[in-house]
Amino acid sequence: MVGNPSSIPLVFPVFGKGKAPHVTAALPQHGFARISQWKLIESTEVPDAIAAQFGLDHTLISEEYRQLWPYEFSLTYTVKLTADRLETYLRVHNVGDQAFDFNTLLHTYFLIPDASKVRVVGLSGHDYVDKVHQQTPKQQGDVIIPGEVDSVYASVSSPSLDIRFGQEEAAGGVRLERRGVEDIVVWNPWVEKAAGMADFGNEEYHRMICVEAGQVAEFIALAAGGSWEGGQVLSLL
Ligand SMILES: O=P(O)(O)OC[C@H]1O[C@H](O)[C@H](O)[C@@H](O)[C@@H]1O
Repeated sequence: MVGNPSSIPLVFPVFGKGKAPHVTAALPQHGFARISQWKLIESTEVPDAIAAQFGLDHTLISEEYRQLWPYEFSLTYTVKLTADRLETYLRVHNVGDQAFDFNTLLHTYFLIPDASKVRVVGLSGHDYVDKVHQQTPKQQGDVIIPGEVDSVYASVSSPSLDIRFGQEEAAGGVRLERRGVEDIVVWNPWVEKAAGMADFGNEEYHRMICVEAGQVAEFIALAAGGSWEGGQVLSLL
């Protein structure tokens, strides 16, 4: 699945469409990780918690992607779930003898009661790239969804954000804590863009928001043999 409420497609090794002359230019939007077949490494169940690890490496992606992005890599995706908490971490390991650089993002889709009432708390005062209006304004107050939103907040200082489902405390929500990743993307395609997306129902935009933690403003450079890890912790408010 590329992305539907509620899921977390993994963006790697490029966010959006790569730009020439960067090596990712010919890759599909958001890279190949979300459209490749991962393998289950292990799963464990203990009382009140379940955890699983999945792997993807250069031997598991298609020949086409291997040629377009000719690096030897190993990704390990770890998921831990309890009744009120979901932790997801991605480890990127350069197992080859050539350096590479990459973007990555946990493209989290939250299924919410009403997109017109949701607010993302914790980004006020931050500069951001408004990809819809091609502007770089400063966030004033909470992020709301008045229409199509596609905003990139680079190097966010607040370690956690609250996705509140409404004004009142009782409306509930989710806390997103970043772990080793700096950037946040907020996205809702709204009417027209949703209608043009094959894997997205025309009315789904009413009940979703993507709040995506990752490293997308700049590529991360990974030397031969190096590794990197980042992730997020989601908990109920
Ligand atoms: O339609 P997709 O390839 O899944 O991308 C969905 C969205 O992902 C991110 O949020 C980007 O910032 C958006 O520009 C993009 O439209």
